[in-house]
Amino acid sequence: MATRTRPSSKRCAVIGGSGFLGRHLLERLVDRGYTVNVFDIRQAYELPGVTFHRGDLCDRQALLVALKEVSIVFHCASPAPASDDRALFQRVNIDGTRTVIQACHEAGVQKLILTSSASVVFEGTDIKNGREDLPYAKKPIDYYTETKIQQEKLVLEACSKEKGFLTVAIRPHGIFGPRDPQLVPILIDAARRGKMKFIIGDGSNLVDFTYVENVVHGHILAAEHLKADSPLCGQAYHITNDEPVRFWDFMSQILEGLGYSAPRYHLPYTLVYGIALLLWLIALVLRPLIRIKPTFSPMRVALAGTHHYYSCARAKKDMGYQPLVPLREAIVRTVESYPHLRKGA
Ligand SMILES: NC(=O)C1=CN([C@@H]2O[C@H](COP(=O)(O)OP(=O)(O)OC[C@H]3O[C@@H](n4cnc5c(N)ncnc54)[C@H](OP(=O)(O)O)[C@@H]3O)[C@@H](O)[C@H]2O)C=CC1
Ligand SMILES: CC(C)=CCC[C@@H](C)[C@H]1CC[C@H]2C3=C(CC[C@]12C)[C@@]1(C)CCC(=O)C[C@@H]1CC3
Repeated sequence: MATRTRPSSKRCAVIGGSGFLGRHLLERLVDRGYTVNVFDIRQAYELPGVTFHRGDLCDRQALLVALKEVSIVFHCASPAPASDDRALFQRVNIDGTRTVIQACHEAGVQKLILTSSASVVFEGTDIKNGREDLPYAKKPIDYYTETKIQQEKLVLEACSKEKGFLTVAIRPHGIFGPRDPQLVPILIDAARRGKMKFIIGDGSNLVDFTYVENVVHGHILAAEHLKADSPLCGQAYHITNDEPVRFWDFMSQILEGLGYSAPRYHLPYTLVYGIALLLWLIALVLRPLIRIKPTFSPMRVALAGTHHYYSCARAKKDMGYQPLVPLREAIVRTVESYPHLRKGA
C-alpha cells in the first residue's frame, strides 16, 4: 500500500486529462494556480506545469502514483459513447470507477469530482427543463448511459463526511467547442456524405448544447464549493449553457458557419426511428460476420428528434453557477476553430 503524505489543497489530478473536456479543464486549472497531474491511457500533448502519468484507471497501483499528495481528483475519463462495447464500458466506467474511489481513499484524496452526464435520466422521450431529482433512466438508451448511471451512483454513495472524503457529480449535456472530436466532426462527415439534407420531425425540439468552457467552470466551482458543511456533498448538478436551442437550428448554424447547406426537408420522427431500429437489429445479427456502424443509430435519432433540456437552478443556487460564454459566441468560437473542416478545405 502507498504511504499517505499530506495532500496539498492546490494539487489536483485529472483522470482523462488527454481527452477533450479533460484538457480544457486542466488548462484552466493551471491558469488558476493549481498543480496538475494528468492520468490517461494515452498522452496527447505536453504542457508546462502538468505532470503526465500514462495508465489504465483500472490499475490501482498506477493510479496511486498519480494521486500522491493530491487533494482533488477530477474523473472525466470514459470510453467514447460510439464504441458501443458493453464489456469495455462495464470495465472502465463501473469497475474502474470503483478502483478510482479505492485509490482516492488510499492516497488520502479529499474531494472527487465526477463528470457524469445529463443523459443518465434520458430514456429517448421528451425532457423539458429536467431537474436533478428526475429518476435515473429505467431503460437507458445505450450501454454508455447504463454504465454512466452506475458510475454516478458509486461516486455519490462514496461521499462520507466522517471519512473526510467528499464527492459530487457534474452532469453536462452536449459538450462542444474547439478540439471536440465528436460533435462537429460527426456532423461535417454526415454533411460531406450528403446525409444532412433532412430534419427529423418538425424541427421544433429544444436541446441543451454546452460550451466546453462553461462545463469546465462548473467543475471548478464544484471543487471549490465542495466542503463538509456545503449542500454539494453527494449531489449531482446539471451544467448547461442554460439556453435551450432547437436541435436543428444549432446544427444548421454550425453547418452554415463552415460553408455547408442547412437541412431543409422534413422526415417523420417515427419513420426514421423505425428505420434506425431495423438497421441496428440487422447490424446486431450480422455482428459475428461483419461490424457495421450505421450513422443513424436509434440513440442518435432520439437525441436529434426529442426535447431534452435541463434546469441549472440547483447549480446556480448552491455554487453560484452562471455560464461564462453565451451560445452565440460559443458557436462563433467553435466554427473558427475548425478551419480544416470548412467546405472545400
Ligand atoms: N462529450 C460530451 O458531449 C459529453 C461528455 N460527458 C462525459 O464527459 C467526460 C469527458 O468526455 P470527453 O472529453 O468528451 O471524452 P474524451 O473521449 O475526449 O476523453 C476521455 C479520455 O479518457 C481516456 N480514457 C478512456 N478509457 C480510459 C482508461 N481506462 N483509463 C484512463 N483513461 C481512459 C480516453 O482515452 P481514449 O481516447 O484513448 O479512449 C480519453 O483521453 C466523459 O466522462 C463523458 O462521459 C458527459 C456529457 C456529454
Ligand atoms: C445534445 C447532445 C447530447 C449531443 C451529443 C452529440 C451527438 C450525440 C450529436 C452530435 C452530432 C449529431 C448528429 C446526429 C445525431 C446526434 C449527434 C451524433 C445525426 C446522426 C442525427 C441524424 C441526422 O440526420 C444526421 C445527424 C448528424 C449529426
